[in-house]
Amino acid sequence: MSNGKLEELRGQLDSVNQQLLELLSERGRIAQQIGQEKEKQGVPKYDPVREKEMLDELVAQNKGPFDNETIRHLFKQMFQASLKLQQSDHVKHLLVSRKRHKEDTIVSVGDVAVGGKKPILVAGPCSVESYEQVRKTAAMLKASGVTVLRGGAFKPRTSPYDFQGLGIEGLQILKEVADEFGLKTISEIVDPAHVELAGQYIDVIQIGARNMQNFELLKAAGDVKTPILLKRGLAATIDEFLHSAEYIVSRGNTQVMLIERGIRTYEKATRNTLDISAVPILKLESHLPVLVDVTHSTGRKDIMAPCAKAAIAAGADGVMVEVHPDPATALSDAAQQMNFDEFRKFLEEVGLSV
Ligand SMILES: O=C(O)C(=O)C[C@]1(C(=O)O)C=C[C@@H](O)C=C1
Repeated sequence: MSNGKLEELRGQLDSVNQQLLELLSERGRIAQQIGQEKEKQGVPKYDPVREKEMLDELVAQNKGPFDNETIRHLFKQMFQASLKLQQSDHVKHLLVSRKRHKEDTIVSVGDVAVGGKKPILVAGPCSVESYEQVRKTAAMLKASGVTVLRGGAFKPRTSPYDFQGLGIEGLQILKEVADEFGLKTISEIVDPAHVELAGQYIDVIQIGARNMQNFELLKAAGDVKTPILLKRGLAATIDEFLHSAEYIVSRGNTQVMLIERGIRTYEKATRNTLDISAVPILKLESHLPVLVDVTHSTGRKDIMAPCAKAAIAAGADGVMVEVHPDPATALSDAAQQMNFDEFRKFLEEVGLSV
């Protein structure tokens, strides 16, 4: 082929590329409008039936030179790109999205600011077992400078035969001890009927991983003013996590903190896989404070300090760990809770000035 001919054909391709680009952009804009319409109607964005119909129609009209498989592949790519456009447009509209609210949300837990410049440390036993156990822990935490005490009173356990928690009595113990030492408290609530009542006893309501998509609980949490600590579900995507937070914020409770607690993968070396990349992604996508639960994500005391350091380095606004006066006798998660000496060592190693 002479050089002149090659140039001419390339010129033709350049012009087709231009037309394709214009058509693709036009297609993208229409897909965006379809996405907005679907949003209004509450219809799912992904529509495999519609995609199949379009592909079948295109293949039926295909006269070559591309074979049918190639045509299917090329158009499928376009559908996926359009779907992505629809979804990212949607995320832009979420109240929890940074696109809606540029500045970091700072959640005030009494005089403790979460989401400010200084990362916080939340510590305490997995379960509230007795007044003495909580009091001993609180005294040690106070002496170490920790301001937020955690303790589970309602325990959603895998087995119904495992310790289920002390319930309201556990919340009362937390309040009594926290009042004595001037600490703030976090505890999980599992029943929408307890959400309002919980505000009388604790400073932050935790919604646990297993309840991240318990929508009635999320709605109840959105109807109160108590700050909420929302845990990422065991197998929840970041998008699902943010949508759960949206349930709360959209009902008026803007005081929401997110906490990464490890996700379920094939890896057995840790209890769950700490998704450290979720921290910067959540910070980019959302204005809500992001914490990391290093105890549940790793389930291993020997790597808790490096994981906590990684969390802070990745931009986390806080770290949560479990500590128990006598982990060997703990009624839940005995293996992963630190004793007091281990906790003090952890604090020193992580260098969190609490
Ligand atoms: O037709 C629709 O319902 C669309 O949302 C558009 C579109 C497309 O790009 O063609 C995008 C995503 C759906 O999975 C199906 C099709």
